[in-house]
Amino acid sequence: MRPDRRAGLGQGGANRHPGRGLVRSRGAGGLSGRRDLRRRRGSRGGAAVTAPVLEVRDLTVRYGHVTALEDVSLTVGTGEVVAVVGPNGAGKTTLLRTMSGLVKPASGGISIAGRDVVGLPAYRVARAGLAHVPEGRGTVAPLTVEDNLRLGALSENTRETDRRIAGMYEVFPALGRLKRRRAGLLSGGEQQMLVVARGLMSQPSLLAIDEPSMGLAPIMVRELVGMLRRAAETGVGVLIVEQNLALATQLADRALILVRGTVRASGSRGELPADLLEEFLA
Ligand SMILES: Nc1ncnc2c1ncn2[C@@H]1O[C@H](COP(=O)(O)OP(=O)(O)OP(=O)(O)O)[C@@H](O)[C@H]1O
Repeated sequence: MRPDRRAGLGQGGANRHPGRGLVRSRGAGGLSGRRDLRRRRGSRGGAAVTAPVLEVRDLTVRYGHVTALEDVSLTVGTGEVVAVVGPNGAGKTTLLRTMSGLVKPASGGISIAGRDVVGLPAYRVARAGLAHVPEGRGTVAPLTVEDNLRLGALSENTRETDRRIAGMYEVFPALGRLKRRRAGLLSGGEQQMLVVARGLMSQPSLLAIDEPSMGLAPIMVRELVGMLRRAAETGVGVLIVEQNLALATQLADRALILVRGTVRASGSRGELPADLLEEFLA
């Protein structure tokens, strides 16, 4: 286990499955962030180097006198899944809300797809390449599955949106079968799949999800692992914040343990044995 911050450089899962799934169905519109990343890939000692899709540097966030995050640093690479694990009040939601531009940090930096986003309003952070799926899912209940997906496209171009929807049905065939069903009638797991797909509709560089396993039965948690892996295989970086250790360690390439606003440990599945994680979360 590596002690503390600068949790890896996110090269491990970079671009392992180019050309698969969504990538195949992409039109001219929304891939610019990722194309830029590929252009920036260079050579360091002969190995391919990919710029991270997320870089958080020494981030400190305060709510009045409460310090919610202190000097937190992390990276997520292209196609990599990183989990931030921590008990209640650790600062997990604050991290996502700060990345999204909903909370202003006291200090530190956040780059998405190489662009500094601190100080930008949430809609511009979304355009820079972040899709934030907040806790509680938030589908639009009276709309069909397909119309919920349409909302996520952030695009006026109907043909392009239709292409992306078709790509989603390739990656998540269950959504294709449910496309005319109202979102409010879906099960918890189906809704979770819908919000993940809706996040991907904007063709983000990074999908950030708050507590994706909340309220899901164990069998649906297993489904969720597969679903988020498929999302990563499309080339998107995935950041999840979780209290569910089993999910975090199964799913993520790397996990960070956040306790009272600071990163206590980080590492890959093998480097973070469950009993040690339990100790941090006790
Ligand atoms: N708007 C706010 N004003 C004041 N304090 C806040 C605010 N939001 C969060 N906090 C405090 O900041 C700390 C981090 O909260 P945060 O919600 O980010 O933690 P969390 O890890 O997401 O917790 P949980 O798993 O319970 O959702 C907590 O001490 C919390 O009480």
